Amino acid sequence: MTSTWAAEAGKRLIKIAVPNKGALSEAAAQMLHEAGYAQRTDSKELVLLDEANGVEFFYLRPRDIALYVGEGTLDVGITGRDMLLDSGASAVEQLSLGFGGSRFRFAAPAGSDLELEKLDGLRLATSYPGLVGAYLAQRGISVRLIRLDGAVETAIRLGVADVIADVVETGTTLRQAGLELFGDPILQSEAIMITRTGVEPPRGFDQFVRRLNGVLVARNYVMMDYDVSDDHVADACAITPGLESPTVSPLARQGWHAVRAMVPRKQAQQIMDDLWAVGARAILVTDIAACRI
Ligand SMILES: Nc1ncnc2c1ncn2[C@@H]1O[C@H](COP(=O)(O)OP(=O)(O)OP(=O)(O)O)[C@@H](O)[C@H]1O
Ligand SMILES: O=P(O)(O)OC[C@H]1O[C@H](OP(=O)(O)OP(=O)(O)O)[C@H](O)[C@@H]1O
Ligand SMILES: [Mg+2]
Repeated sequence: MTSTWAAEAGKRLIKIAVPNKGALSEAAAQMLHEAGYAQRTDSKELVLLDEANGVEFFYLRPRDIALYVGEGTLDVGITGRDMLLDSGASAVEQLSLGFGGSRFRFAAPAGSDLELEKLDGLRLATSYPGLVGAYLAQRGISVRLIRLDGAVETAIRLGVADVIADVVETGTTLRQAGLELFGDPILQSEAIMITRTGVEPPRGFDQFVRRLNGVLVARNYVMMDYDVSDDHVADACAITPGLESPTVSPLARQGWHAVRAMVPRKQAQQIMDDLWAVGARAILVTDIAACRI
């Protein structure tokens, strides 16, 4: 089938950077696949053209993606919020993508009883010197930053640092290294979609955003259908207001209506209980395969 893209000859492809490996890579490719885009089948492929949808994907290290977008070499990127801030690139967050969630935290050997104010003069190891440096500078704290590529948690045991700042998801890596958190979280990070600062995104970008939003809504909402007697329609609709408004249709059976509304997936069970309590019956939940809201 010819897409609207192919039909409009002469429109330039949108160049999109996608993490080629690491914590965000698989989930990013899955999201793009659910949004209807072609994705590479071989993890060694570096570029993939999806001409029918007017896009070209470049598989790059997540740390480099903000740089390419900030320089204007690529139009759009998927990376981590922590990596965007660390890079200092001229790129802005357009949409958070709901995966790759983590916190960026300070840690020190268990029992050291450290606080932010005691960091002055200490050696701090991190793979995110831009992010940590800016955070500490804003608070007037001066440390010796030791920039490492990864496995930062080991730096203290090996004697090159006194404290670290790193990505924490479950906390397992920290615990296994005998470390504990201190200070407030520096940042709540997750996968985000970015574009170049101050530059109008290319034509067709809106369609890309709508598709990703469609995936997020389909993941986060379900469709709920139920029957309810006329005198309880108002109570039931108050429980399921939908995104705009629920659909209420008369049933063949006198005195009853059918109601249809989108509800947050995580609350679906509680909502069904609440509907039952106001007299709704035949309550059904179905997945949303795709949508444009
Ligand atoms: N365990 C994790 N859970 C959730 N997000 C994570 C985790 N580890 C890293 N991330 C996030 O994924 C993004 C990319 O990090 P990733 O670890 O994939 O890259 P890297 O450290 O440069 O590469 P690698 O670890 O492959 O050497 C960052 O935004 C980071 O916050
Ligand atoms: O809290 P956890 O669930 O243990 O996850 C956090 C760990 O995951 C990442 O490591 P990664 O595997 O990316 O290795 P790296 O440190 O070399 O980047 C991150 O740098 C932490 O070390
Ligand atoms: Mg890593």
